[in-house]
This record gives sequence, structure tokens and C-alpha cells, in this order.
Amino acid sequence: MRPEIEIALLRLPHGDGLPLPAYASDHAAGLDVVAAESVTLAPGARHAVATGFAIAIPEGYEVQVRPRSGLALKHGITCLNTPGTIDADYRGEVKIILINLGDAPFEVVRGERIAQLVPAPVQRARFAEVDLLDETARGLGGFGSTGR
Ligand SMILES: O=c1ccn([C@H]2C[C@H](O)[C@@H](COP(=O)(O)OP(=O)(O)OP(=O)(O)O)O2)c(=O)[nH]1
Repeated sequence: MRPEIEIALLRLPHGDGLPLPAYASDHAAGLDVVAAESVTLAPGARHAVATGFAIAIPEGYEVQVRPRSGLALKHGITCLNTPGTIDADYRGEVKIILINLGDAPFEVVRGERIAQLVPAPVQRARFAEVDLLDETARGLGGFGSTGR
């Protein structure tokens, strides 16, 4: 297990009384995050659900926002932009963009776990323009070129 990093969390007024993001088990990769508002999602509807907190991630890291599989399988509730990215320099409220892909309305209840946050190291890169790329066995093949 890698050493933990520390992420500063600022609780916003409407996040009062809510649990902080937390790992549900010793080896969980993601910290469960709860909704800071109640909202009903009609089938096909999407909403940026408030979490009631803002964070400051150390430079060189991001936090990925990922769906919870139980909500996805049982109710068709997922994160529309998965995996969402929280940038290290973002200081606004963390929001979870949920969409209801199920066929029934779904009520998000304040305090309910709606997603998980996965901290991850960031590899930055520079794109260097060239006239020719090196040759490979795959070449231009892609998008199913090797079969179904
Ligand atoms: O699920 C998400 C995704 C993003 N964000 C916040 C944090 C992130 O740092 C910021 C910008 O996200 P992103 O870069 O994905 O959005 P964009 O559409 O490129 O917006 P911007 O022009 O503000 O960068 O929005 C969230 O709170 N939840």
C-alpha cells in the first residue's frame, strides 16, 4: 500500500453534519462521498449534486469521481462524466454529475452515498509536433482491426 496523501477539506455551510468522504473498507480504492442535497432524478435527467465541501489536492495529484456500482446496477444511476476529474487547483464545491439511465424516477437523499473519490497521481506531458511518427506493427489499425 502506498503512503497516504493529505487532502485539505473545507466544509461549506450546507455540508453541516454530513460525514466526510471515507473508505468503506481497509482496501477500498475510493472514498465514498454523500449528497448534500435531496433531489429527484426523472428517467434521463441529470444533475450536478452538491457535496457540501471544497478541497485542495496536493500538486501532482488529481481526484477522480467514479460511480458506485450498486446504484448503477440496481437503479441505473451513474456519473455522466465518469471518471470525473477534480483538478489540484480547483477550489469550488465538489459536485457529482449524476444521470438516471434507469426507467423509474430516483430520489437522491441528502446523506446518501452517491459516488466514490479516487485520488491518483498525475503524469503531465508535452505534445511535441513532428513530421513523421515511428513505425509499429499495429500501424494505422485500430477500432476493432484485430477482430470483434
Ligand atoms: O465530476 C466533476 C468534474 C469536475 N468538477 C470540478 C472540479 C474540476 O477541477 C472542475 C473542472 O472540471 P473539468 O476540467 O472536467 O471541466 P471543464 O468542462 O473542462 O470545465 P473548466 O473549463 O472549468 O475546466 O470542475 C467536479 O466538481 N465534479
